[in-house]
Amino acid sequence: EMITTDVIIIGAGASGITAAKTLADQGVTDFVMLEATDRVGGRVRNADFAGGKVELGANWVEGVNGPGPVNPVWTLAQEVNLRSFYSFFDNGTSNIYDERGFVPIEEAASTVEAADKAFEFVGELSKNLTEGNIEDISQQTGQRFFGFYPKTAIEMALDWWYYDFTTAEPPRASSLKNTVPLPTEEIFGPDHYFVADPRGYAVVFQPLLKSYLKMDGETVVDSRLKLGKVVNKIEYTDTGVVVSTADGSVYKAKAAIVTASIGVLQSNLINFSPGLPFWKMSVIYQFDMAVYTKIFLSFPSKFWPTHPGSEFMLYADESRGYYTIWQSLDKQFPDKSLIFVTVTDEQSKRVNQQSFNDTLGEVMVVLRKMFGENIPMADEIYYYDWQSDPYAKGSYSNWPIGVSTFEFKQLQAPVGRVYFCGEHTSELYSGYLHGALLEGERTGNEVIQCLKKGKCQGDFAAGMKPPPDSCRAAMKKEAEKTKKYWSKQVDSLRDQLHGKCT
Ligand SMILES: Cc1cc2nc3c(=O)[nH]c(=O)nc-3n(C[C@H](O)[C@H](O)[C@H](O)COP(=O)(O)OP(=O)(O)OC[C@H]3O[C@@H](n4cnc5c(N)ncnc54)[C@H](O)[C@@H]3O)c2cc1C
Repeated sequence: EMITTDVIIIGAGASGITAAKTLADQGVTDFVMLEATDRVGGRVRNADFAGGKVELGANWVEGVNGPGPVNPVWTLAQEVNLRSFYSFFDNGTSNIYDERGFVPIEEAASTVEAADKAFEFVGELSKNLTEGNIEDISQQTGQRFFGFYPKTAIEMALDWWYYDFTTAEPPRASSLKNTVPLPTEEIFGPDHYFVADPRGYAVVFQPLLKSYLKMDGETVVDSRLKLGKVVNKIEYTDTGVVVSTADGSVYKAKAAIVTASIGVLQSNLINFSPGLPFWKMSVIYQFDMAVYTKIFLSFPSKFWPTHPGSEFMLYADESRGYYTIWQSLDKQFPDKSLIFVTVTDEQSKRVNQQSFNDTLGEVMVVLRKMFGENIPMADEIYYYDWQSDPYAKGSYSNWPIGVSTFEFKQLQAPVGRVYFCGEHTSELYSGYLHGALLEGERTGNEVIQCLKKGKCQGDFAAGMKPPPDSCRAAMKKEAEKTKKYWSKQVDSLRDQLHGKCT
């Protein structure tokens, strides 16, 4: 039996939820949402831990309190009265530990100052690159322009804190222009709020879901949302799609919106027929799916500092990224003794492959170095392996060096009547929950344009046209001029930040 509808939305995470809402708001109500798992929310998901609930995926509302537009996640958070806590990230660099224990602030001060200045420099450098229309470089290349070569354990910990803690990949892998300064902070504001709500962070989706789906209390009872439907085949043409699921169901529609993560698209879970064109697959393979893991620990009592400003603690190890960032959950869970440590990339993949017990052994060794031999043993440990989750295949995307803005447009672009969106297609906010929400809206509107006005290839077709030859010569001349201007700017900026400028 083939079910016919107008639009098929694949995935009921943040972007699927807003894509469907955008369609419904504009009168396209004949759609189905096919979700592989038995719940909505995707990478916003919590778990029981030590008698409370911890967030395994998205944890912060990122980018709050700016003078300009309000982060849409923050708006939803206010609407549902989400329980969240301001994160004092700035204090992290005052709480550095190494194998000898606490490193006195004076001892680390000059290293912290140099890392701060290098970070400030790469931010300015990135703006120069963008303004001058100069090609992208990696974060690490930017650091080298400043002369920042992290070698010592403390330098490496700071390097990890400034870069990997956000992008979940090392500076040598990440695009500078698209990650620093962070558009999320520049546009929505510098503040970040850590969510610890017994209802789960996913409660922010409730107002959206309620606006267009039939609900029984907090549960969706609308037959358009189909859970447990793993899409494994998408056949498409320029006029429609046929989507099949692993349980043998088949759906036919005028368009499909695929919100599966870039990690899922890189895997062969979904078979496209005909195969996606080279330009599309090439950028899908080139973009990065990073791995970020929070390792939660519960203790019989607290042995870490609990005074204000001690929430974030940096552990500097000889091995870069080895259990670097520790965060206590004293404010969030005052009656418990909970702490967690974050690992990314190779360290993340490593812990995902070993047992909880092996990881516990390693983190206890680190904690004993930080706080002394007499600390109690943890009585619970938990972390989630996002990389092995077949419907996530990693934590969130990171814009790698080597993907141009044009290629990024290819990542967003539809192929036939298949539209793509998710956090990974957000040009300004890739990786983030608000990026996913906004992309669902953008793509929903693109599909509306197609269904109602017959404009089915979005903005991309226009972007594909090469500039005329006359224009190219002028562009080249302009680029030479800006390159010269830019190299002078970099020299003076570097001098200023090194304090050499009179
Ligand atoms: C560990 C971690 C920490 C994070 N921290 C933050 C944070 O603090 N702040 C922040 O803003 N963001 C954070 N994020 C990122 C944020 O969670 C994501 O950007 C956002 O949730 C992605 O939404 P999405 O709709 O693009 O994708 P998803 O949430 O992945 O939704 C896609 C949906 O598609 C489904 N699906 C996949 N394949 C198929 C298939 N073949 N058939 C049917 N359904 C399918 C999936 O099950 C999923 O429900 C974090 C993510 C992780 C994992």
